[in-house]
Amino acid sequence: MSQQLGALGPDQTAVAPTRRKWRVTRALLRNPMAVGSVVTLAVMTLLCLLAPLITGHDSMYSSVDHVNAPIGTEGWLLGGDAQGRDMWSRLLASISVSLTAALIGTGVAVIIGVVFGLVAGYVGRTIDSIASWVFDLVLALPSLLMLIVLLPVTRGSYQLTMMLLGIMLSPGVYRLVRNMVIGIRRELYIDAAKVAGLSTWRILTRHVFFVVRGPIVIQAAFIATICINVQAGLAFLGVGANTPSFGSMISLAFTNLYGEPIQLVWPTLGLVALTGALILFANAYRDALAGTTTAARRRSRRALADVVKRADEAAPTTEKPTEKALLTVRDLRIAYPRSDGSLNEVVHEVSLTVDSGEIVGLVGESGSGKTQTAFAMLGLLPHEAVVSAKELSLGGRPLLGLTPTELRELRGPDLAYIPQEPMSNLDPSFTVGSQLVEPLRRTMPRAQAKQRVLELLARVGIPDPPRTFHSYPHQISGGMAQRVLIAGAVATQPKVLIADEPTTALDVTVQAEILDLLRELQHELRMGVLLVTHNFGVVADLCDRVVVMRDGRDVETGEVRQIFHHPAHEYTRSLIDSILDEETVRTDAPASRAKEGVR
Ligand SMILES: Nc1ncnc2c1ncn2[C@@H]1O[C@H](COP(=O)(O)OP(=O)(O)OP(=O)(O)O)[C@@H](O)[C@H]1O
Repeated sequence: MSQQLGALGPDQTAVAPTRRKWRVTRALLRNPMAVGSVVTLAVMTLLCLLAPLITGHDSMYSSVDHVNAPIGTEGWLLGGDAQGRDMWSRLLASISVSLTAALIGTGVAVIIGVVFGLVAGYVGRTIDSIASWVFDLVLALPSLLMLIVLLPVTRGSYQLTMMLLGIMLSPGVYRLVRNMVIGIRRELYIDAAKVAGLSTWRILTRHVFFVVRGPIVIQAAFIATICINVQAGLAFLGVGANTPSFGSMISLAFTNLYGEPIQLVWPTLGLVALTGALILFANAYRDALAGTTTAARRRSRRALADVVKRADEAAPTTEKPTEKALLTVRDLRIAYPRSDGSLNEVVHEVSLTVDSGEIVGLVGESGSGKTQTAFAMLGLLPHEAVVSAKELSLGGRPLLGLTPTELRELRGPDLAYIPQEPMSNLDPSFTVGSQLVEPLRRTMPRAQAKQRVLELLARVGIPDPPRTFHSYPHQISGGMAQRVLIAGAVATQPKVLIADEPTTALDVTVQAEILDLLRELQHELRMGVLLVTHNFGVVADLCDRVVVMRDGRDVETGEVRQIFHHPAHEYTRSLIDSILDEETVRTDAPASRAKEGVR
């Protein structure tokens, strides 16, 4: 039986822009909430456009004979209000006013917020300071009070009022866009676009706006509901009394509440349907952007349960976990939900063991599933990952289904990790020393923890431990950062150490030193080590056993020596062949000379 089905959440898989656009549209079409809200909005808009044809009277026309006329009176579909006006035509006119109010208010807020947010976030410096100061000032103004105070200026025109409201709501859009732009302006693809000679305008509109447009749509839908409600609220208070509006309809219905309570129902229904549709659409759009909906999540869970059940039935296992295996993985599967609820399995039935005191290499080309497998053991997979295994245990203790607290207790004393990118795994806001002392504080006093960290820094070959202790990550080199992380990983003398390509980000000489250090520490502490790498040379240098992965499967497992001499799988052979033979002397001419030769 599988031990656990992982939790599901938004799928953040990166996909090409066009495919992503269609994925969002498809996800919207499959979501009843999105379809329902769009249909509601479309029907309301259509009714407004057809109002002159489907209503018998102008919304302002009043007939004494039709004061409080009952529903179904000929030519007065919903009857008459307390002033003898056609409720049906007033309802449609109110929808039209609300939609116009939403369009004006949202349009102004979005245009101002997006333009200034893009420019301030991208250009930064003085423009950012001035714009942020102005928008903070606008944000501090009490919007509703300002709209009432400015009535002499707007003269009750709801269009002008909504323009002012749009200005007052623009800081929300500005902040959203600015913060997102600041987050992406240092991305490498933005630098690449600059180097490719794209103008700032083109970068902003093509690359930056593309990323922020989704959240803007969601924010715009919420702003539209605010505009509709504010317009109705002001009309309820009597502002712009000549304009048909949900607010004025509700206000009049209140005066007639006991005589004709039904008159309150129509505008309330209209207001709720309009704002409800906008909010539901925003939620559905957010789900579609995130790539999954509740229904899709349910479908994914069912799909995985089926897959696991079929696998269990088809191949009842007779394999028993090795007695002495410290870390055991049996038939590990990892999948991610697609937006339609089906599962994309990226790791298929991978099995491996790591014994105490041995180094096992997990080798394979990029994308073969090595990191996913390692992260499953560490409990570091994203929460949308769907994980199952016949066994995933450390020292006999199951690793799947642990609570965050149980996982925290396990990491450190039992299981430690050395990441691929040393620099991005150190927090730039804290000194190296404080980051290393913190985990040790659980088991020893601060002074002792500091002493231990200084010893560890010396042990991993840091030349001046006190100085490095007080340095910030940007003040040390990549090689030193990796030594620091190794010191942190072995500080608690873990039983198993998982090292994910620990030398990839380092230059060749430092790589060799780090591998030597790992070998020494493993020997000293008798740890089991799982070394994730794409380099068979590293495996040959360091490992006792190796598991070869390809396309999410373990294609070959065995002793390193055995596999080097007799690789059973073609893929393993090609990986071994790809090790650079240092004895090989180059015989072809360098490209520059070859060019000369051509001339
Ligand atoms: N959050 C995710 N959602 C969907 N698929 C994912 C996710 N994370 C990883 N994958 C997929 O899982 C597969 C295995 O990725 P993994 O990072 O384990 O490969 P790897 O062998 O470690 O490669 P590398 O050496 O480049 O790090 C890839 O195809 C990747 O696209």
